[in-house]
Amino acid sequence: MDDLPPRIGIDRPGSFSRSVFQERHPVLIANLLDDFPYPPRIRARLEALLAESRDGAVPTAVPPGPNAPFWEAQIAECAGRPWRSLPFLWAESYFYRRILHATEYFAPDSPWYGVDLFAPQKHAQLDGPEILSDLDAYTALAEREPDERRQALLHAALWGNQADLGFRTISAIAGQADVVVDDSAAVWDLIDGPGEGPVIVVADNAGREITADLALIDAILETATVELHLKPHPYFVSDATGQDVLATLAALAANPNKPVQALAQRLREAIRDERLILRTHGFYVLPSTYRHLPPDLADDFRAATLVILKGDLNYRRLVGDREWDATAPFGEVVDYFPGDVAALRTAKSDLAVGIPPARLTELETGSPDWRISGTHAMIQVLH
Ligand SMILES: O=P(O)(O)OC[C@@]1(O)O[C@H](CO)[C@@H](O)[C@@H]1O
Repeated sequence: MDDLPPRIGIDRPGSFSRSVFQERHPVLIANLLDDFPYPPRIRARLEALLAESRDGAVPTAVPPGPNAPFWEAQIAECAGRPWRSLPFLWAESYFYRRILHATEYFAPDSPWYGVDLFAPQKHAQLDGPEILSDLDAYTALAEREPDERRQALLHAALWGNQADLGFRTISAIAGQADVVVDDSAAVWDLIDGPGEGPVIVVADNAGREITADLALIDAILETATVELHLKPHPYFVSDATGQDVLATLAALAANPNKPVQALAQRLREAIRDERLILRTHGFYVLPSTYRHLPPDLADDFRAATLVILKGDLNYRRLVGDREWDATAPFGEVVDYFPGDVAALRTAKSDLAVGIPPARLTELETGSPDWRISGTHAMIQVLH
């Protein structure tokens, strides 16, 4: 597909994307100021960043850190532009890069160097009652037939995507309404098919989501090897890093349920034997879409049995954060992808494709906020 619709921006009053900057980010910054005893210089930078991102322009300084050439080129293009004229995806990714700069995450001489600024929020979820009840439900799954069990694990990983702490800064999610498109059968056909490469799971959030993802991965490991792709540093509040996976494995091992302890044990062994490989890539923290994959990642995706992309942000990067007609066929929109790909996401932004027209009419009339409420989910597959 060559003719792409316009990019989603953050300039339209009343739009969801604008509300992220005007309503969600002030809460996000307030949470950070609450969670950490930051000294005045860091507090001042965070407050200035918030004001700049709401009403100001992009400065010429390139925020330090990895992917430097990418950001140098991008800033050369965008410096001086008002934030409100930027594409949504770019502006958010840049905002998180600037937060890391403001909190000295990349400054080797600072005592704040490498401190995960979102760790208190992630740990609160990992230690919370919801994961314990998820793991009780996992334990009960042992009684089910194998096919029913793994389908339940796929859906748990899908709905696990509701557990996005960026989203939860100002919205509580009211239940699980509907899986709007459910290509689960195609997911299992590909996993069980003749493909010899690994199944690549591109993770999204820590906490409840990565817990459910790890349970799904354990089921996939029965027939395939798996690569779990993680963020190289904190991003979009709760995105999972290697540290988060280790913390999750420790929480699983400490759970009172024996099947959960056994799950932790199997996963640890799989990591040791490299049947489960943990990986990361600088691309995962950039505003570029999957249309512009770096060649090494494109090669890995091409060789994979299936690439499972988790979450809303990965969906935005896969489809392109643009004003798509929601009935545009998923397969046509993402036909550029180098391999077989499945997107598992709860809808938390304006974007959607691949919705049958009659279903779309029903959704727009019956649940007008279905695109952003997190109550509607989709499993869409290109193969
Ligand atoms: O990728 P995730 O965790 O499912 O969602 C990320 C997200 O919360 O971030 C954006 C707003 O900050 C939204 O587009 C989206 O809902």
